[in-house]
Amino acid sequence: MEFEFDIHKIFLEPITKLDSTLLPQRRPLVSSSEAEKQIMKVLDDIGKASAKAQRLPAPITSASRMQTNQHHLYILKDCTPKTAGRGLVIGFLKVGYKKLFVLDRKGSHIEAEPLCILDFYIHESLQRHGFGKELFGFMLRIEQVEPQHLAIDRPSEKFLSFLWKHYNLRAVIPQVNNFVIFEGFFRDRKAPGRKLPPKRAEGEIKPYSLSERDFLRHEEGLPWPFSQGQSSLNRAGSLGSSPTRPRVIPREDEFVKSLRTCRPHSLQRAANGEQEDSSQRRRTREERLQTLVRVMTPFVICLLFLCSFTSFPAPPSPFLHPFLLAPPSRSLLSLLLCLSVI
Ligand SMILES: CC(=O)SCCNC(=O)CCNC(=O)[C@H](O)C(C)(C)COP(=O)(O)OP(=O)(O)OC[C@H]1O[C@@H](n2cnc3c(N)ncnc32)[C@H](O)[C@@H]1OP(=O)(O)O
Repeated sequence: MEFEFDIHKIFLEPITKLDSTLLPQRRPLVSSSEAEKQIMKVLDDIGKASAKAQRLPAPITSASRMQTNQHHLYILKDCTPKTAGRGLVIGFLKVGYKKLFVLDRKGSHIEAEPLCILDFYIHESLQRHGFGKELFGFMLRIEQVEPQHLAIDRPSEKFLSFLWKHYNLRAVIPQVNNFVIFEGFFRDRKAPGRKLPPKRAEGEIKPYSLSERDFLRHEEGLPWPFSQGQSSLNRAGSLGSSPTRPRVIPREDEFVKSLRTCRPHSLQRAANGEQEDSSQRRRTREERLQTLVRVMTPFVICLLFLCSFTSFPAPPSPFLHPFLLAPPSRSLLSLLLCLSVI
C-alpha cells in the first residue's frame, strides 16, 4: 500500500507498534500534528483494504476505532531501498484483550481474558512471502504469548491455513461465539481461566462475546458462522496448495436457546408503552378527582350550613354544640360562606 507521504518518516522501525495514542515509540521525523494526520490516514486505508480482502461490509480497523479501544496494532513496512523517499506498508496485525466465555473440551463455560487476534492483513501482492509470519512472530514476542493461548476473532480460511502451517494449530475447540480457540488454549496459561459454577443457567452466559465484527452483524444478517453462505466460503480464494481447513461446527442448539431467552425489542417497547399508558391514565383520573373535591367542598359546606339552620328544626339534644342550637346571624353565615369559598 503506497501513500503520498514518506512512510519512513513516521514509522522508523520495520515493524511499528501503535496503541490508542497513535504515537510510535520512536518519535516521527515530521511534526507531531503532521505525523498524527499521516498515521490516521494509514490506519484508515489499511483498515479499508483489510475489510475488502475479507469481504466485510465495513472496516473493523480505523484510526478512530484505535483511539477508542485498548488495542495494539503492528504495522509492517517495506524496508527495501527502492521504497526510499515514500515507503510502502506491507500489512498489519491488530490484537487486544477481551473477556470471553469459552467452552472447554467437556463443554464447561470458562471465563477467560485472552489476547485476541482481531484483524490481520497482508497486501494481496505480497501474500505467501512470509510477511504474515514475520509480523505474527514479532507480535508473539512483544506480547509474550504462546500461539495456542490466543483467541481468534472469526478467522478466515487463509488465516486458519496460516495458523496450521506455521504453528501447527488445527484442533479447534468448538465455541458458541465468534472466537476460535485451539487445543492447548487451557494448558499452561499464565492467568488460568475461571470455571463458572456448573449449574449456572444458560441464559446468564453471553452467547456471543463482544467481537470486533459484532457491529457489522446487522448488515450481515445472522451472526457468523450461520451467515456463512457459498460466497464467504469462497472468500479464502486460495491460490494453491493449502490444505482444506476443518470448519468450526457451532453449537446451534445453544445459540437458538439463547436467542429464545431474549425478548424481541419491538415487544419490549410495546410492553413498556402499555405500562406508561396505564400509569398516565391513573394519574389523570386522580388529578380530576382532586379538582372535583376542591371545587365541590365549599359548596357542600355551605349547603350543610344552610340546611341545618333554615329548613330543619333545631336539634333537640342539649349535648350538641351550642352553635347548632341557635340560628346564626346573617353576617356570620356570609362570613362562613366567604371563608369556605376561599
Ligand atoms: C481475525 C482475522 O483477522 S481473520 C482475517 C485474516 N485476514 C485475511 O484473511 C486477509 C487476507 N489474507 C491475508 O492478508 C494473508 O493471507 C494472511 C494475513 C492470512 C497471511 O499472511 P501471509 O503473508 O500470506 O502469510 P505467510 O506468507 O507468512 O504464510 C503463508 C501461509 O499462509 C496461508 N495462506 C496465505 N495466503 C493464502 C491463500 N491465498 N490461500 C490459502 N492459504 C493462504 C497458507 O497456509 C500459506 O502457506 P502455503 O503457501 O504453504 O499454503
